[in-house]
Amino acid sequence: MPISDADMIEAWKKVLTLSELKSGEVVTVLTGPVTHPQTLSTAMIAARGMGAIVNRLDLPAMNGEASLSRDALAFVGDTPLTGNPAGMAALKASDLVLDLMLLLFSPEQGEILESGTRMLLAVEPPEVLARLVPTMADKRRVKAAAEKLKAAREMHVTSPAGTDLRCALGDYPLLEEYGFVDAPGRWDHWPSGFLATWPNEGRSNGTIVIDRGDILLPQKSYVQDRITLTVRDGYAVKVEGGLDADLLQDYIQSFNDPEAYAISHIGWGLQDRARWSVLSLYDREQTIGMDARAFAGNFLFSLGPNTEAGGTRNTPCHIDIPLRHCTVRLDGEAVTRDGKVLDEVALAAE
Ligand SMILES: O=c1ccc(O)c[nH]1
Repeated sequence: MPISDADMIEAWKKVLTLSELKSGEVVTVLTGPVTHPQTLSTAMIAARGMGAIVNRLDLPAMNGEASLSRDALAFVGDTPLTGNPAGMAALKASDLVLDLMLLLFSPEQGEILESGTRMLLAVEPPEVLARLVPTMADKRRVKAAAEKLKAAREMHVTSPAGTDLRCALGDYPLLEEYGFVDAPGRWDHWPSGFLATWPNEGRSNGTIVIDRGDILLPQKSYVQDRITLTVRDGYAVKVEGGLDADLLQDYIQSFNDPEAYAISHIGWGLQDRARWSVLSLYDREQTIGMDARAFAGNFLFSLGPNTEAGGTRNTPCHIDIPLRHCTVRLDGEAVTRDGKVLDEVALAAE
């Protein structure tokens, strides 16, 4: 259902307030050809209404001729900011960038954040943004889980379908996504509510079973028949199953890049207001599937790059795969069991 401009302006004001936007700060709204007009107009009204100096930087599309998918997350790496000093100067000179085009996983994004600019990604449809406006309770839950993940040296994931994966941890930072950017140099994604990190290079081993009903992104499909990945020394060395496995294999093979089979970020969903079933209610082109990435209790793993974590594995192929019914253990302590989050963080709504 659509959302009114008035309600969307209120949603932006909540998120910008949580992002500690102050009067007089410089906000640059980054847009591209698929930026949603209502998201853009209400963002600029809300930021202006809070006393910010508001710019807009509109950039052309890229990679259309290279990517098999139109989903902006499917093909990552070079962006319209690559080799664009004028665009980079504007964004590095801003206090806050509202990314309505999707820069995720680009070296340029890291460079902008290092300048102290904070950046909030927001490309889901307006009604999804409004339904999943973040709260301080979301931040508390992610931060509490992050304390455990920070200290962990091994993640062990199992499931009744047969997943049994062990990943060594500690070499890479955490990806804490709670939906607002309340510190200089912070990046986040509205909507979100999940926690992840990257396994130490070459130190993921075991089996991942993508079971019936688990989700492939950017395919935006619920798997019908099981796909079994054999993981050895950080790479999916075997992809077995039926039609879904063949479709996944055909897509990954199109990149002709062994790095596309590498295990990328691994973590779990912490957003109770996101739902596993939402993806079934949207056309592929309408959403990048953040409900699927964030629904509480999922085990979310991904294949492909780790450059945004400071790694050297740079491949344009990026696939996110949230699984249901998994048990995630950190150094033996379960943080989810059979697809349910185990935490004592009070979830009292704000
Ligand atoms: O917010 C996101 C979206 C995709 C992804 O792979 C990580 N974080």
